[in-house]
Amino acid sequence: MVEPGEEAMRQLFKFYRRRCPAPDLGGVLDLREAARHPDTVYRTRLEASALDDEAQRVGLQPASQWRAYGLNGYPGFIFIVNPFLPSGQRFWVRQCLKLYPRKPNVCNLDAHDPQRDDVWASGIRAGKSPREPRSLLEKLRWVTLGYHYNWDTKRYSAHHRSSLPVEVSALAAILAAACGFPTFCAEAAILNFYRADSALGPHVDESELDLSQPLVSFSFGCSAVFLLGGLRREDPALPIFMHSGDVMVMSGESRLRYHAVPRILDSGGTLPECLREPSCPREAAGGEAGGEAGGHAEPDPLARGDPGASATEPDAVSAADWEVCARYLRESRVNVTVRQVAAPGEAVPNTEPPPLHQNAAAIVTQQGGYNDGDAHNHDEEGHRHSKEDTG
Ligand SMILES: O=C(O)CCC(=O)C(=O)O
Ligand SMILES: [Fe+2]
Repeated sequence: MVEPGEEAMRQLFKFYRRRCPAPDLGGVLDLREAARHPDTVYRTRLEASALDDEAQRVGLQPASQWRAYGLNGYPGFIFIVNPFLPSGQRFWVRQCLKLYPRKPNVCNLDAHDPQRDDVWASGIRAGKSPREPRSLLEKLRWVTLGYHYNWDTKRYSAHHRSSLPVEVSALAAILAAACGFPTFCAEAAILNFYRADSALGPHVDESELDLSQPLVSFSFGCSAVFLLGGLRREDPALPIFMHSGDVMVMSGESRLRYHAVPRILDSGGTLPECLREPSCPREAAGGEAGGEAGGHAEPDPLARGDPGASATEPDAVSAADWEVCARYLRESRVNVTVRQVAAPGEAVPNTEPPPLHQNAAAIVTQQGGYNDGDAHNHDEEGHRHSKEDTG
């Protein structure tokens, strides 16, 4: 029921966000059961077979095996049902939790503690005593890579940029190329770290200068309800499950659609087997493994750009690293949304980011989206993060 004055998207957001009583998820589209929705969903062909070798290097199954879908009435929206290898999912989770929060990348913890320690080293609390403060890793809400998105100005600046990890660029390029964007050049990424109570409010991603290139988004961990809205805030939205490993590409007419993540689901029913185990036993198929006991501390040949290195190497993720990741994922979801900021030859303006103390105003209410001051609603209240937000 849409109350007068309240948009359909916001109504649906509240419905799926509700705790008591928990919402009925029967109306959420599950693209793993696409065949049950012939009116809504169609299978789409990808331009993928040439990418098989490269795909495996970044933790993907051979591209010829991916299942991709489009949605009737949503041109430019492409959903790829988890194309990752099990070891690939573990690799990406470890990258997101251990490596990407490191400086010079920017995260929500920076404003409060510019000297912040290694977020990864803070670990996960053993117990859940409310008296024990949350660790940095538990307070992590977002990380920016490449051109660092400025949450206040909602712009990217040529002056505020660090290098994008090569494996992020490679993965996004493969996914984009498969979806018909062979020239996609990853230049920025926002990583969203959702805990069980987190949400991301309705917003449009329109800060990029070149909107002809897609958003390439992938997620790991607990499943989520994703709302795919229209071009206007008041348009109705389609609720879709996003499970671990699922990829969304928003392009063309769908590039500027409103979207939101009102709910993270309980890991009980939603965390895939390959992300559950406390260590990474050798996988049955393909002879891969995520790590052996006593794995080395910094095994990042792929991140270093070593030729021939692969995310699916047996020791890509050590058992010790995986233990932290698996504990984190029990009540978390990690999303990575990769963006091309500017067209080739187009200059990103040199606007210095404002001093951090000006950012306090960015914590606002649930009303709104990227374009009116809200957007990355991410905490228990559904509020948007600002640079100063420790979650
Ligand atoms: O978490 C998601 O699936 C969506 C993230 C998103 O919309 C964004 O980062 O702009
Ligand atoms: Fe978004």
